[in-house]
Amino acid sequence: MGEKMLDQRIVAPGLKVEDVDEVTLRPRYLDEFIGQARVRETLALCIEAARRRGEALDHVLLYGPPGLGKTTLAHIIAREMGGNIRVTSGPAIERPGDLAAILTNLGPGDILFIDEVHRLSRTVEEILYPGMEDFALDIVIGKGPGARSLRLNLPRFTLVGATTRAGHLTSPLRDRFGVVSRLEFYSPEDLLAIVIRGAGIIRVDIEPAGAALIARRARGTPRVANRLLKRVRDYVQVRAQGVITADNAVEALEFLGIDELGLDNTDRHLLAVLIEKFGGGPVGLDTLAAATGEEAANLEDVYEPYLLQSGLITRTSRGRVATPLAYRHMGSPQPASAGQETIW
Ligand SMILES: Nc1ncnc2c1ncn2[C@@H]1O[C@H](COP(=O)(O)OP(=O)(O)OP(=O)(O)O)[C@@H](O)[C@H]1O
Repeated sequence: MGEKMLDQRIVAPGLKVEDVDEVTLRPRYLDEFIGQARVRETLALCIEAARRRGEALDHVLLYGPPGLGKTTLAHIIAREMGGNIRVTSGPAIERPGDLAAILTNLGPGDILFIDEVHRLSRTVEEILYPGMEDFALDIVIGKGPGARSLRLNLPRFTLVGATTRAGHLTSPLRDRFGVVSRLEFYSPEDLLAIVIRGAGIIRVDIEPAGAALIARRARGTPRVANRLLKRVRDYVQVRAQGVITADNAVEALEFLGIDELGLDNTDRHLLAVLIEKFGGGPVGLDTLAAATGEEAANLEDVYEPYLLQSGLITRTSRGRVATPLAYRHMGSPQPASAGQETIW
């Protein structure tokens, strides 16, 4: 059920079928990439240094919530370094042989992008360690007493790993990344620039106030900003004169069920359950998941980061708690004791 609901949500930060054309919206070079100043500066410096030395870039780990630009950055790194990119993901590499085939097909300076890198199996990870460290692949030939180990040299490549869950990475893997960068939610100003840029690419007329409105409701996430822009464009093309203004953007977003904080019905349902069923919490993740019919992992990875970021809930040692802002937003009166942790 969780997956299905997730897929239907306009504000889901993960990739959806309707995002097929997002490739055209992807910034291609580092200086087209908006926001994430620290990540950009770090990468620019490392790329420049590696280029001057004529070497492959150090392995890069990008982590943070979905839809913030990890895949985009991996492609940018490849373009800036002048290498090819090979894209795969942790769950797609099932056996050590799958990874061996990928590694032996890389050329010097190529980028290997592994999304959801925390989902690599241990046996696959073990092949990756010498690959990352010594650019070598250890292969065992034969079985039993006659087995021999053979070491193949690999070209110097750069692994770019992406994960939404840095805490789930094993420490030997994490330690082998030279550059570790965390992507943050985007500010409304950065999202405004992203919406205006996107509107130019998809050729839609937008007034600055209309763009600012979409940016404010985009949950700090470029993928959501682009998606809202396209949905608002559709609405405005059919119901208005084709130009996005603040007024028709509000109308369109309300039509889509997205409120002024960027919350949709699922978020509001979650807050309502937390407030009405559990007195504002604290309530454990699993209990909340059962009460809302969502999977605990979805709550934690997909819904919660933005609710936490916008100050609607907090996480305490005893569970999730609705904040006064959540009560105000939901129009519920806050009981004096609500959401407070009992101190024993
Ligand atoms: N800094 C940015 N400037 C402009 N557009 C951006 C930026 N970052 C991301 N985008 C847009 O958001 C879309 C989603 O980004 P991307 O696919 O790189 O996210 P991601 O973090 O890899 O997500 P996931 O982990 O879910 O794949 C991109 O296609 C691009 O259009």
